Amino acid sequence: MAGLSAMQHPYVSVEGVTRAYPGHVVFRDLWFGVNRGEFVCLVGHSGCGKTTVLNILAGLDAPDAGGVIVDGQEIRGPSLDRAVIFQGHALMPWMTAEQNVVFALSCRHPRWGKARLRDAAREALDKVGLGQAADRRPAMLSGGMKQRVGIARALALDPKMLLMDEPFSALDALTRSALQDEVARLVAEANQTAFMITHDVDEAILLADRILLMTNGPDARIAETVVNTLAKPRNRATLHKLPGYHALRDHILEFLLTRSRTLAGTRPPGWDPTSPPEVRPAEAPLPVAAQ
Ligand SMILES: Nc1ncnc2c1ncn2[C@@H]1O[C@H](COP(=O)(O)OP(=O)(O)OP(=O)(O)O)[C@@H](O)[C@H]1O
Repeated sequence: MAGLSAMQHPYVSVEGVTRAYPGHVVFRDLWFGVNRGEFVCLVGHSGCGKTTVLNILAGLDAPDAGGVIVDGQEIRGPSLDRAVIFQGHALMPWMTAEQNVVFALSCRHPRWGKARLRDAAREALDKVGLGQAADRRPAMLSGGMKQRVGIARALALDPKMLLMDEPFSALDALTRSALQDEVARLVAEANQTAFMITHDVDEAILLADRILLMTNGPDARIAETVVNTLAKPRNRATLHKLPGYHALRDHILEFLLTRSRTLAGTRPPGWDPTSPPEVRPAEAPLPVAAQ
């Protein structure tokens, strides 16, 4: 793979990844890293290839060029090291919440006995506030509760990387913001490395350490990495009061409204795909006297 040795390897390293279908290059030559314990969001318009990127990270799809290295190993297919939380909850309907988590855990830890699996599943469900509902099947749970089971199941696996494809988009606004706060807390507690796709700018600002901005497709690219310097911990109710929040939000919205389109299919002179520009819109400009 070209450029591999030249790049300093972060925990997750996406290196020169291209995906094309006949007559249609979805994206070309994507390079980005995710450090251990870092939360990275990918933002872009519908069709630019976000789910395809996530599927490649999950090992559910393969790039046409380039590759992905996780913890020093190139990924070759799906693995429980990379747990995915989908938009729909993807629970097995005939199993209770607890059995759903136990099933995933038993794949991860085939030598564990029943009691140990059950205890670990209960602990995971307790963490997402579902201890009382462990014996209910998905049909007896609300949408938010089902998504909580999916979160518990993914985190119980203690994956190297947590992958989330718009995990809250099917939920009502109140449930969504409660779950966003919860995921922020759980991911921080576990120092979990996470990668998430979202259309919701505030969700990205709440959760991400860095936000990758993708141009419109076809032939999409990562135009910019936005470093989220807002203080942590953050929560949805007070996010908009943090200094720098408005500058950060405006920057991302401006990209989505204008530059994602005007930059589509272009490669500016001197463009280096291995290191898209990094910006910190939330950092206050230095006072003139201090510059
Ligand atoms: N199996 C396939 N065959 C041909 N084209 C495909 C296939 N899967 C995806 N595509 C195309 O790849 C492009 C990227 O799709 P993808 O689902 O990754 O986009 P996205 O950014 O996640 O969109 P959304 O935000 O709407 O979910 C789209 O133009 C889509 O039509």
